[in-house]
Amino acid sequence: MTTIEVRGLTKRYGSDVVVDDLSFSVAPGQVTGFLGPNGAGKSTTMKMIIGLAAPTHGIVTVGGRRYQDLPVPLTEVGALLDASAVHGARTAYDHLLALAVSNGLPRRRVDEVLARTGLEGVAGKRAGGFSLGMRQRLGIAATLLGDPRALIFDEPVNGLDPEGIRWIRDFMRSLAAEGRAVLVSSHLMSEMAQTADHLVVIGRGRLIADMGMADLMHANGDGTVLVRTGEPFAHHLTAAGGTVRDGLEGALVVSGLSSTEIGKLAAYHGVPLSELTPQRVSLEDAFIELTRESVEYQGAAA
Ligand SMILES: Nc1ncnc2c1ncn2[C@@H]1O[C@H](COP(=O)(O)OP(=O)(O)OP(=O)(O)O)[C@@H](O)[C@H]1O
Repeated sequence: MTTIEVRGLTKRYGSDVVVDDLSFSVAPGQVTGFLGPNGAGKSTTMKMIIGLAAPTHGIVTVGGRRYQDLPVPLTEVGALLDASAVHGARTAYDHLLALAVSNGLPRRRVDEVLARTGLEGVAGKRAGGFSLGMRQRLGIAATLLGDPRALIFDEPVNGLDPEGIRWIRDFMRSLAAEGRAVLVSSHLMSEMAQTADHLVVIGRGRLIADMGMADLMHANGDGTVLVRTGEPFAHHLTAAGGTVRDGLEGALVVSGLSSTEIGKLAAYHGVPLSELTPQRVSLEDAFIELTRESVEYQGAAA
């Protein structure tokens, strides 16, 4: 069962179409990375999912219902869009208690989410004095108050140190492992590589890719092998079912055969190899390739 459904979503600001006929699903039990260059429309889409912006066209449902039709929204979907939106003079405990009470949630949830996010020790401290990492934890604690099945985080690791980034990544994964649907936005593919199971990539408000992480790697050239030899070898590779194209400096770029198969083939024909390297496309390269057009368009328009 899909938890968040986005169908034909469009948002116009004046004559600007910032989200353009976007459709995708966020499934339970996995982290869906929501990627796009700056200004692609990620935050606007997230705002529409939780009813903070009204779609010009299209529909978003959470657990089959529109946000405005959810009796207690916090129990269906938790969202962290801006971690700085905390009353600085309040303690972490009071901030969460105010949210719990105004949403009709039991007070015990406050202690539970403080424990879950490792904030018990600072519950009585004013949030205004928190580091960015602590503030993110507090924001995440708030999203969990209603124990929702769906969670949305907008650029949660922005500005964090490596330890903070690691903590957030592990936390996202643990939420998905509990069967929740987790949507996390970022403009950096490398951040998603270790977190997301599935990717939704947008550019200029439009869907560019909607696929599993492994499929994305594959679609962008993962699985080729770089081969170097001074001897004629391409015909043997082709005869064995491989596809060969010329790489840089006389190298052969082979697809359709594994490096093990190529090594055995070379040994069989007595062809000495000076290089045999499986190629892994970096996710960052794949992302830049996918979004190139939308970034160029923005550059030209600016
Ligand atoms: N309230 C608004 N009024 C007019 N334009 C807006 C409004 N909110 C966003 N935009 C524009 O919509 C476009 C998409 O913005 P959005 O913040 O959704 O992108 P994003 O993918 O989240 O980017 P970033 O990673 O930079 O936050 C931008 O060009 C932005 O200037």
